Amino acid sequence: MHNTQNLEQTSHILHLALPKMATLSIPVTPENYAIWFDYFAERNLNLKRAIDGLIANGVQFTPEVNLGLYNRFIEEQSPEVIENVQIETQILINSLLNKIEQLNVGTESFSTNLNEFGEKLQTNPNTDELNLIVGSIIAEVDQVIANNHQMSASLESLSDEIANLKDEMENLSKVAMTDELTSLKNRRSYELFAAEQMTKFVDTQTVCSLLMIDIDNFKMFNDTFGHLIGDKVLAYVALAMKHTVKGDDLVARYGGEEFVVMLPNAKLIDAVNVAEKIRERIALKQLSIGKEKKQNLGHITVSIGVATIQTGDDVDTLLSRADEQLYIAKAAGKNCVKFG
Ligand SMILES: Nc1nc2c(ncn2[C@@H]2O[C@H](COP(=O)(O)OP(=O)(O)OP(=O)(O)O)[C@@H](O)[C@H]2O)c(=O)[nH]1
Repeated sequence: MHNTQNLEQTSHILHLALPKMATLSIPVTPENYAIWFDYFAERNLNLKRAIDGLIANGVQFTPEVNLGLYNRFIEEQSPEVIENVQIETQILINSLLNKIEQLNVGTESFSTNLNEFGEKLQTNPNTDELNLIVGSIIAEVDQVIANNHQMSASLESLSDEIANLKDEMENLSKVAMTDELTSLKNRRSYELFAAEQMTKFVDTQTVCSLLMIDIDNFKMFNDTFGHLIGDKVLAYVALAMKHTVKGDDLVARYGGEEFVVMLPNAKLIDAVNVAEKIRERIALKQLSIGKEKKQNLGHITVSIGVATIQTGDDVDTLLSRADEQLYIAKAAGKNCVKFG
């Protein structure tokens, strides 16, 4: 259970971490957020010492420095740390909503008091008593007006706070599901989506198919043109895949130069057709770089393995069948689609 102290602490940390990250120009990725959450939570003293040392020495928090901190101090705890932050933030929002409800409760005592005055009026009060009742009603009304001013100011600041927290949370969960380099969904997002499709298949026999896609000879490409151009090729392939599939389909970067495309409602034959379209589209274009596009990168090709869901499958078995087909495609000379 989370107690009030926990809520206040989380809110406090949240309001310390985000501005600090902004000041240091650190992007709010889940990994970076986990580092700075832990820093302000002071539950990892080694991490705190390391960061204080970096700040004292004027070291910039470059992506490499951030990654180093993450690998050294956080990795083992993630993604649980990130999930905890999200859960605790959600609890914080709920507690703020409760406060709003409590503010509304104030008006109840006003109506109770009015009812009491009404009852007194039925008892034929004399002038003095009448004066007292009218005086009391005026005082009550004044009090309600004062409370209302206070309440609307509190409500305004609370709703601002909730809106900010909501934005931060949405941003955090979006970032947690996105691959930074290609802007595709990331592996975690794919795994959640695939698990949903498995459940759908068990419940309603709705089929789905999976494409496992790997860029051919990417190492040679990287070695020849450098990693930065390699990154651009990843982005090009990502875009080509995205533009070939439909709205319900999920395209994700599985890792390195490997991608997955999950096609809900697609039988094997439909999935093979989509795979062929993707393969052709990527291979079609001759890529070039440089100011006048003088440096020719040639054609990029991909190999694709396709598998469709079967009874008894889980996320891993479906993936490993698609992976087997991908391996067969590579062995068959690359730039082709294999399925089974
Ligand atoms: N530029 C860039 N390269 C990456 C990234 N992730 C992985 N790589 C590179 O991708 C290459 C993958 O090489 P291999 O696994 O040997 O595969 P390959 O050269 O494509 O060979 P085949 O799959 O057999 O066609 C390695 O050189 C990795 O360094 C990335 O994010 N950016």
